[in-house]
Amino acid sequence: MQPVSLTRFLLEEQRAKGLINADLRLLIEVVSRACKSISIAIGKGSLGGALGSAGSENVQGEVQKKLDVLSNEILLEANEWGGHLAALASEEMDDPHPIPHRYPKGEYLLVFDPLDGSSNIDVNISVGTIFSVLRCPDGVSEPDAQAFLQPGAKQVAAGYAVYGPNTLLVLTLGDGVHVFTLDREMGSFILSQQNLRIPEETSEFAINMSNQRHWEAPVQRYIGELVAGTTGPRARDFNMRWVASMVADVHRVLTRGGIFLYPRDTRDSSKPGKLRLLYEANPMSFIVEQAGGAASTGHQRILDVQPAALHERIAVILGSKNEVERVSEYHKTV
Ligand SMILES: O=P(O)(O)OC[C@H]1O[C@](O)(COP(=O)(O)O)[C@@H](O)[C@@H]1O
Ligand SMILES: [Mg+2]
Ligand SMILES: [Mg+2]
Repeated sequence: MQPVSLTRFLLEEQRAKGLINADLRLLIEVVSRACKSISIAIGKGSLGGALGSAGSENVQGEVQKKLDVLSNEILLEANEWGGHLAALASEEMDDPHPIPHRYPKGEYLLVFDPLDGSSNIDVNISVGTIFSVLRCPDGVSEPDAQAFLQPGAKQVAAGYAVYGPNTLLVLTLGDGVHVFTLDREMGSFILSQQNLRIPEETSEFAINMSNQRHWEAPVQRYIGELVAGTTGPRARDFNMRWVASMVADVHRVLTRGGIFLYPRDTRDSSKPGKLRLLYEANPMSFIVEQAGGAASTGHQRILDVQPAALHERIAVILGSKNEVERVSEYHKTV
């Protein structure tokens, strides 16, 4: 069978299924090309001179790596001139970036985490890019942060790239989850898995155990039961993995089942979780739901949360449905 490139896949989604319009197709193409460039920059490692700290901080007070800044610039430049956007926003920029005037005005808003898991970059562990596409609200000609404050259920597309042993692009247009592998020789993303489904049964969990003393009671109970293994109420052993790159951890969960938690904890009441709602939690939750899983804060479906700020943080519990439902139940009872 002929390999199906991302370009051909998107054309079919547009022409045969009528699922997307030409603008959204081109927008996804532009983002995928930017991910290819980021993959090349990462692949060069120290030879490209892009490892290490950039010596600056982002709006959230996090030290930026050179590759955080470079990945942001790559996405910005690609979309500024090639995209079909009204504005874009990023983890690495305080405010949204309007797209220079063109007529007609772009229909979409793009929000991204240009380099996810960047603490792993200097130790050669998988990192990624996460993105989410929203519609620009009607009547808004110059979108500011307010235009981006839409619940995740309104996303029209979301995806992530994992820069690991392979570079993968995982995409949803609201009609299942599809995986594309970068053919490095050809320079194109090739469809490698259609309609990815999260396995329902799981014996793996992902959480940063070093935060255990800060967790709230429902998460203490849930993880405690998993760790108790055959001697506990679950009566079987569970395994734990934590890459500390959300893309890599969530990709593993999507592929072989499991649950990923970055829960709210008791350290700092101004930070209800570590991960960002608009460009980490929402796109990943959309993908996970489209693959048959679930995503919750513990109290609420993530995709129903009304954002209050562009860089808002939130608790994230996502993965195999039964496990996420169990943790949510514990939030009602503990
Ligand atoms: O170091 P910790 O606390 O385990 O946090 C790991 C989490 O932080 C993140 O690295 C945050 O993402 P950024 O690198 O984009 O800031 C996630 O990818 C990951 O799940
Ligand atoms: Mg991130
Ligand atoms: Mg990042």
